[in-house]
Amino acid sequence: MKHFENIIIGFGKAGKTLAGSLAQHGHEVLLIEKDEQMYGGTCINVACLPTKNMIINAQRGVKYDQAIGIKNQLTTKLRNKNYHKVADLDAATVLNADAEFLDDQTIQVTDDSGKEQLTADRIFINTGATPIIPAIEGIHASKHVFASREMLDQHQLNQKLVILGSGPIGLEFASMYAQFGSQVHVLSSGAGILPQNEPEVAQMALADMQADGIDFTFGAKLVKVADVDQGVALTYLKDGTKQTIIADALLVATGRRANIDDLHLDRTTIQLGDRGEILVDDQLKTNVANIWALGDVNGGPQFTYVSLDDFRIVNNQLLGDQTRTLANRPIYPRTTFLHPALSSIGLTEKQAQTQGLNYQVVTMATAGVPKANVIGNPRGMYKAVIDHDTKEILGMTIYAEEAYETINLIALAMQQHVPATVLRDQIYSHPTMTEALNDVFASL
Ligand SMILES: Cc1cc2nc3c(=O)[nH]c(=O)nc-3n(C[C@H](O)[C@H](O)[C@H](O)COP(=O)(O)OP(=O)(O)OC[C@H]3O[C@@H](n4cnc5c(N)ncnc54)[C@H](O)[C@@H]3O)c2cc1C
Ligand SMILES: NC(=O)c1ccc[n+]([C@@H]2O[C@H](COP(=O)([O-])OP(=O)(O)OC[C@H]3O[C@@H](n4cnc5c(N)ncnc54)[C@H](O)[C@@H]3O)[C@@H](O)[C@H]2O)c1
Repeated sequence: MKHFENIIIGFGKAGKTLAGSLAQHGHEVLLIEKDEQMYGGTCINVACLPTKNMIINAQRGVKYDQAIGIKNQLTTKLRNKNYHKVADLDAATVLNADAEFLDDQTIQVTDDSGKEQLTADRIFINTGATPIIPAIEGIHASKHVFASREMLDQHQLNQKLVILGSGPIGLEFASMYAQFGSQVHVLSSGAGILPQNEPEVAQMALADMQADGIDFTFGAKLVKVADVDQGVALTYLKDGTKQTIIADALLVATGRRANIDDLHLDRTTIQLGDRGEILVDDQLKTNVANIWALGDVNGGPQFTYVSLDDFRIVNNQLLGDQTRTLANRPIYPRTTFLHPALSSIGLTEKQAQTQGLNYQVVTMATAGVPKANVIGNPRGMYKAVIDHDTKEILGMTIYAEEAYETINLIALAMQQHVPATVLRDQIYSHPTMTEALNDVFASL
């Protein structure tokens, strides 16, 4: 049985970054990835980067089939680069194999050459998440039902696309496909979109997507999927009435759960939560000594930058001063890449009110920002919740071009307790979207 100093299962953001760091510090690492097409993980191959590349190209008016080609070139380049970033390090080895546990200490890997048992001083699980496919009659039998990864492999544009779910995946794909020219209909069991954001801003984004031709049916329950000559027939219940729509394809975007499918954790004493996630403490240790879980698989917020921060916590434990934990993780934003993007951080007005805080609210229309007009997309608004006494930002929602950049400046200000009045008085280069902050905070 081969023994390693460190075994990492999964080539995700946390895993690959930890592999690089450990190997650069001279520690032996075996990184196991089951899918050669996933070297570098979900984000670069089938999620964040290909979708944002496709979204940008849709906004630029690039045709769908060309955009797919550009996306494939990008992911091939990134995958190769990511592979070599780990595999070329003297102390690191990348193994293309399926990993499973035989017990708390032993991992079995399976590849074309057979099976092998391995042990390690330390094991890190970074196996990501997998789509949740709801139990709906006919959903598994249909040839026209896809999750996001398979959808990104479709070489021809689906002219009529139904999307189940109105979370970030559902909305980003809806916005992107509508811009490529598809007729998009979103079916959601929810009551509206982006529930974690300021409701009037979410409402504005919804109205903009509807103006772009996207249909939404909320409170819908898909009950039957059946392939027909023209594509797929989707029968759903809305207010007790059954309706059927015919589409070329159904994208299922109803959430993602921890990917522990192949790991056989039932043979270990590793504890799971009720969503199937691997339970970890504040330092991302499982209940079994010397086994950690990082990224989506530990049930935390599903973002690449959170997986990267999981790496920081573990790296700091192993090679640093052991001060980093989940409890002192810096505040961070979230962005849904619509047209324009919608970014938010911290508290909404309602949350500040519920907490009994002494706050004030400032709002501004994006149309007042010169750069938004230069870009040609003045849709959107800014809303911030400010501590009345200290003028620190308690929360902010930005629905505007380049919101995903401006929100990072807000995150820094919040983390470092820089009052909004400082951002108000800052001299920004011009014309930029960040200079909007001069005006958003002008009334403070
Ligand atoms: C369509 C889409 C768009 C997204 N957009 C964004 C975005 O814009 N911004 C953002 O921050 N986040 C986004 N996310 C979320 C983000 O992709 C994930 O949070 C992130 O990739 C999780 O990374 P990870 O480190 O947990 O592992 P992953 O990158 O998921 O890596 C896990 C790896 O483990 C491998 N693996 C699994 N089981 C085994 C096994 N038994 N043996 C060996 N290998 C195994 C898998 O093949 C995979 O390569 C998006 C997600 C999706 C689906
Ligand atoms: N820009 C980004 O940062 C970005 C982009 C895409 C994905 N992601 C990450 O990926 C994760 C998964 O995204 P997601 O959109 O699949 O999940 P989600 O859990 O965020 O949203 C799921 C949506 O599906 C709806 N839904 C659930 N079951 C349903 C059913 N049976 N019928 C109809 N509607 C149903 C829910 O009401 C919700 O609107 C997110 O948590 C997010 O962190 C991030």
